[in-house]
Amino acid sequence: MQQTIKQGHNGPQSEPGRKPKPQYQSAFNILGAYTRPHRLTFAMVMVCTVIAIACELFQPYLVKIVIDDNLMVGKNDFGSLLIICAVYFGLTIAELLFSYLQNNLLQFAGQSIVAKIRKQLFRHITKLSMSYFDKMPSGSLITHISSDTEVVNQFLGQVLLTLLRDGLTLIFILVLMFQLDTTLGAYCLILLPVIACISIAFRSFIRNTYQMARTRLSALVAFVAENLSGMNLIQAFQQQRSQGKLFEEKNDAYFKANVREIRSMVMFNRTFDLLSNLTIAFVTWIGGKAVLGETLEFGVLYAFITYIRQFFQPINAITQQWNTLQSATVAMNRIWGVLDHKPDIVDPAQPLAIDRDKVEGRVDFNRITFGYGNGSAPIFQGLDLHIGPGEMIGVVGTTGAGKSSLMSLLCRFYDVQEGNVQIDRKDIRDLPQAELHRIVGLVQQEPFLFSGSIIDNVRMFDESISREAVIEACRLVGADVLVQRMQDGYDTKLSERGSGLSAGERQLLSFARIIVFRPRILILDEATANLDSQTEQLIQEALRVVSEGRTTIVIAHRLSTIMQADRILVLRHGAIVEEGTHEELLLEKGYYEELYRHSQGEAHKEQEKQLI
Ligand SMILES: Nc1ncnc2c1ncn2[C@@H]1O[C@H](COP(=O)(O)OP(=O)(O)OP(=O)(O)O)[C@@H](O)[C@H]1O
Repeated sequence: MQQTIKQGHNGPQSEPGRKPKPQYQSAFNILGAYTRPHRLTFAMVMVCTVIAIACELFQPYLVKIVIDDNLMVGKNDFGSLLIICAVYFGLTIAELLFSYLQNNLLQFAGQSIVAKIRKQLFRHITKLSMSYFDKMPSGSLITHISSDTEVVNQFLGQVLLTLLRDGLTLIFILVLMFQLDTTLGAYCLILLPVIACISIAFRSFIRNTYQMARTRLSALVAFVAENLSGMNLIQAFQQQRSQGKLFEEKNDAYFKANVREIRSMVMFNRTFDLLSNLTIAFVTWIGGKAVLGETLEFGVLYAFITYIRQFFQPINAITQQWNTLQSATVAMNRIWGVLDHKPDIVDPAQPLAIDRDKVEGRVDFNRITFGYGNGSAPIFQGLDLHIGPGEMIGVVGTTGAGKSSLMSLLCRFYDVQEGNVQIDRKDIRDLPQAELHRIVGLVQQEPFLFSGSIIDNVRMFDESISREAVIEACRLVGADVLVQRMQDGYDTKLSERGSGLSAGERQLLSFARIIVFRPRILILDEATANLDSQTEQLIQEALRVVSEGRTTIVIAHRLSTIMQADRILVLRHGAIVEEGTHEELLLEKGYYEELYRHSQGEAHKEQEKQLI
């Protein structure tokens, strides 16, 4: 479905800070594409709505018949009176039934559409390239999946129903009024411009108060989220009181905006009530005179007054749904803005076949040029690096030298602008991404754990990996001791991001994960930075086992992790400035030797501290 809708150049934007404008046409086009498969359901909703409205509006007409044809003419025809009462009752039941059907059908179609949008959105986001996430704050994406889809849900469940039911009710009432009495009908028509003026005046006022309340709520939520994630800092720096004060300010602002919004809504509703009562008084005066002058039947006047009451209710309802209509338009365009974004990194039309079990693990960076493309200078310019199968490479360098970026290129999180990256002499852009990510395994400094059991976290919810394989991997990296201490062992449920574990413990589990997946090329990006020396020794041992027969690239600030590497590269400003074994580099007396001397000094200081 995605391909069927075209977005204009000034299409939806979701950048923060820009006040989104409703673009009705594109929003309705998008929604139209989603509703098309539910055509039949919507047609049935329409039929049910028409029947329900007809049943409702025919009731005052029946009372008019009773008054004019029976009561006023003094007929003692109890039989026809009973029939009319039975029809009235039947209409009430039919109205109930068809309203129920209409509601259920519409809700079902609406919920199915929103569930589909949510699913598509989540799937699409997981396929987007890293460059997209660099630009898009995750908070915005969460809003798209939760709040924006919820607003669309409200639109389909409430707004659409109101527009359909109340819009049709209005038309039917006008027809009935004119059918009953043209003069009184014409008088009521004069009211329409007055109603329109009041609605327009209030609409913009209500919209502003609504927007203000939503903006202040977002600010409040963002503030709470920020405080929750930085709670340790707030407590460490004793910022509870000042943060509490800031929260109070935001809370107070939201409270005021809410009160303002409610006040304007009440004001609007009461104005409408007033107008409705004034109209009834006016019609009673005009109609009453006509009844007394015997130019109008009493039943007609009764029906008229009932219809006037029913006339204001739909106008009120439609005006009240106006805000949701606008929010839904903005939300739909924003959702489409995400769905319309094509990933930068895509699989080739005809990917090269590769047998991952037969991969030797040769890696070549061939004269690559790469920059993040946001106007900044390229990080690598014509960099050449060749790594043999099974080689263990250590990478050191200054902060910002490009170590992690180089590894991101090997994982194809980004594509190079010039040159190419090859695995076993095959350009990684020609390989299917799913295969590439099974060939190249990455362990980062901040390992990520999902909510779920330890078993599932290690095997990444891949049920084809046996429980035994997971336990074996944990034993290999020494994580079994940690797991055994836990209440439910390997079935212990980890909380969000594994927050119940220390950084070192989380790292051990991510090591077990990499062992389970057995990638042919292994990248450790500062993976041992958070470990104490005892755990690091465990990891060193695990690393020795796991790197056997595998190409391993270890980025490290701690030189102890890479001293045994076959080759160490020193990266500076995106270029390899030194290269060799630990001993060779020490003899060179360059940056590496300086780094080594420094680390030795740190180690001595550490030892002295421990002695004191
Ligand atoms: N996603 C990104 N978008 C834009 N620029 C980036 C991005 N990631 C890194 N950079 C920039 O690219 C350069 C290299 O960063 P990189 O993270 O590769 O360095 P590094 O050698 O791994 O540093 P460190 O040792 O501090 O982790 C830096 O100037 C950094 O600011």
